[in-house]
Amino acid sequence: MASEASPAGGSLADRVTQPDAPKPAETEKPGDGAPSELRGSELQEPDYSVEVKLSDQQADPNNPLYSVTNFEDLGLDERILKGLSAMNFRKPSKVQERALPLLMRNPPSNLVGQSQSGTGKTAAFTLNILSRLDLSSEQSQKTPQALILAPTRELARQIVGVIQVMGQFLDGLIIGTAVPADSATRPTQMACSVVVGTPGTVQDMIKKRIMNASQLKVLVLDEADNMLDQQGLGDQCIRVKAMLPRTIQVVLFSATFPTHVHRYAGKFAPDANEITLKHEELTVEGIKQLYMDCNNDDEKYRNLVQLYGLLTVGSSIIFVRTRNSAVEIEKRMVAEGHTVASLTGGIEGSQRDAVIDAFRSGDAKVLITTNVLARGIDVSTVSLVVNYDIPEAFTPGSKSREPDYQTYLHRIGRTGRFGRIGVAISFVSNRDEWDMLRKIQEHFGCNIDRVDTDDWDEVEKVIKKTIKNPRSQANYVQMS
Ligand SMILES: Nc1ncnc2c1ncn2[C@@H]1O[C@H](COP(=O)(O)OP(=O)(O)OP(=O)(O)O)[C@@H](O)[C@H]1O
Repeated sequence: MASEASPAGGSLADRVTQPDAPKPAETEKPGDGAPSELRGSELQEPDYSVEVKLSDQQADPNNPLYSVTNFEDLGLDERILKGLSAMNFRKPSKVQERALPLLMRNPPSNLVGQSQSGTGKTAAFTLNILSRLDLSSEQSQKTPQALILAPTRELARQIVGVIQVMGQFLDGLIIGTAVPADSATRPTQMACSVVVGTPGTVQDMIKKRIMNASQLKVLVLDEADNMLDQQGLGDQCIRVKAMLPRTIQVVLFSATFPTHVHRYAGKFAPDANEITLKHEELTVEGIKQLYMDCNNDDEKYRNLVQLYGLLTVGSSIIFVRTRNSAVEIEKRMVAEGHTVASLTGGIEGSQRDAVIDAFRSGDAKVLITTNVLARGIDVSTVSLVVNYDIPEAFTPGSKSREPDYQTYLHRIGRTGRFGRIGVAISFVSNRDEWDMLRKIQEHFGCNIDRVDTDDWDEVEKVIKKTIKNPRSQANYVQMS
């Protein structure tokens, strides 16, 4: 009964101190988590929800999508404004409004920009690039003037897609993609105005003179903290930068900049202007964070299968720790008659492209993946994210298991894009995982509420209350 089992009522902090204790009795009432003045037996929980339109969110100064200006006020070229209007972008978000004047100013200055997931960082750096391009001659159109580096091929391809649409009215704009390819499809010359790629491939192309770096004016690192922090990627980024003109404008964007990377970012982008957030400001209001108790690994799998009907309400992403478990879970679910796909770094590039394209189009609605897709991927129909395994930071020599705070935030940020609503569910199957989730909750100062798997009707109700079919209606932040 709804009044007896109110999974949304209790947050992780209430229980995490007793991870091995039996599951709490189902006695909580709706509103147990509410401020004391609002608790009371007479008080009825409203049985309806109010959806906040995007325009209202953009008019609320506390919302990351808020802005006072219009794109017209930002000094953008008419053809770029036409591109924005074709994309249905009516008003800038906060990060766009703050970053664009800093980025477009002359002489150009560097920028370290931070903003919550799904708040439009891609448009912020793309608009600056499009504004700075000289497309007046065939030669300039075919010589790279801006370079964007992203950690994965999926993200690089996605950014190419955004630039294509935003720049569709700029005659002579040519965009090149520099991601790993077999020799038959590898370009022999990057004859384009903008290059988007992964660091290793770009480094290789510049070294082999497939790409001319001499005329580059802007370098962007998307997911910059991840790029600079990861050993391989970080080295490649440094090597690429060393081959670029010294006067290049360096732009770093991410939703997260942990302190140690932030310090380093200052060296990579010297004298940069900065737009930063505190970690308590990082979670997105529209993402309802939940967790499920699972007694063991097998129960995790059974819970996932139980969830399947809900996973297909919109599109869903299930994050697991290893490539092997992604493949295992996919095989097991397919054998049981479910339609799921998987994408990991272990599969070949063209197959990865086919899987992500099917997911974007909605042909594949449930995607099992690793951290490879944790960052940047923007599919607005994703209404549910499952942390099948809690993301972990691997600290060599450390005995205790530590959460990977940044990855948690990026993973759950695959839903709730630009004011939409979504649900993120983390599976917890042992004490270590309880501890990690509690730390995540404390770190971000957010609530992660328990859903009770003893009552699947209730689980369904809780989740459906938040998500509706995003394909059939605009689904913006919901307040109940
Ligand atoms: N001004 C705008 N008006 C309407 N929609 C917008 C606007 N700016 C961006 N969007 C949309 O918001 C979504 C999220 O944008 P984007 O992918 O750039 O987010 P992000 O900040 O880079 O997120 P992440 O940190 O997860 O990479 C995209 O679908 C984009 O088209």
